Amino acid sequence: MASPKQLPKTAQIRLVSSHDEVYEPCDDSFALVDALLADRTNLLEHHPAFCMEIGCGSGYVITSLALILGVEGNGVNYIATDINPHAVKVTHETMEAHGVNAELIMTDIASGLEKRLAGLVDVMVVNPPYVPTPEDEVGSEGITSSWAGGENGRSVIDRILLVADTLLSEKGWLYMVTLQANNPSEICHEMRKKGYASKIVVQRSTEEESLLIIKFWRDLDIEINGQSTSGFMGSLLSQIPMLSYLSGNNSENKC
Ligand SMILES: C[S@@+](CC[C@H](N)C(=O)[O-])C[C@H]1O[C@@H](n2cnc3c(N)ncnc32)[C@H](O)[C@@H]1O
Repeated sequence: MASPKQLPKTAQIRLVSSHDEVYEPCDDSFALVDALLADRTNLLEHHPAFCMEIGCGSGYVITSLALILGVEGNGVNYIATDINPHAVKVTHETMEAHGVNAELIMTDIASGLEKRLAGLVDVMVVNPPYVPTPEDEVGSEGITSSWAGGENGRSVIDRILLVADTLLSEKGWLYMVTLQANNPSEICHEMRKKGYASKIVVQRSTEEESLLIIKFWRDLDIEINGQSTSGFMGSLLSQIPMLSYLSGNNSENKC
């Protein structure tokens, strides 16, 4: 595992192949990796066993995550999916070039994996198709499916959030790119109803869009259906500084 003093060389990621129909890393991909770098100390202390990317594109983000966590000998399992078969191939080549082993699957979100991965994913990263478009562009063939997000850009996002709730482990973290147009506060509100706290890790405005990278984690003190989920675990967490951060007591940048 990389020592916290050694900075991972995510800027040196080599994309050894490309394809006209595969999303090239862009401001949103860079903002997501910057969020992972900003949270690097917590990620290293988190010791994830399973990391997953939904919509891996070129593989830039999941390879960066692997470099942040330290590629060699840390026993982390990486899984990435994309609906675009060319993206799966390019991701395979990117990860292989950096010595990262991963299971790469062409599928819609995580279709066919829910049973096997339920409750196992400790870190999930997602840069979804978030651009508001006509609904019939969502999931269309080729590069359009990289950005076409349907009404308010939420069609794929909302489906991913449902799947994330199934796949994330008890200590699971989700980092997701959103746009102001996606109504991120409503997303956080919906996730809160499922028991997740959230915070904005990176906020960035480009000429074209206003991006937010939001981190979600299960908050044992949040009431779901009027019932607190904390009990014994909640009182235990409040006594441990690192875990009480996870329990949502850190109100900085709350979404
Ligand atoms: C904005 S691109 C992000 C690519 C890459 N993660 C990055 O940040 O550079 C969105 C990716 O999600 C994939 N995608 C779109 N809809 C999907 C779905 N329903 N299931 C899985 N992947 C999907 C696209 O093919 C594309 O590769």
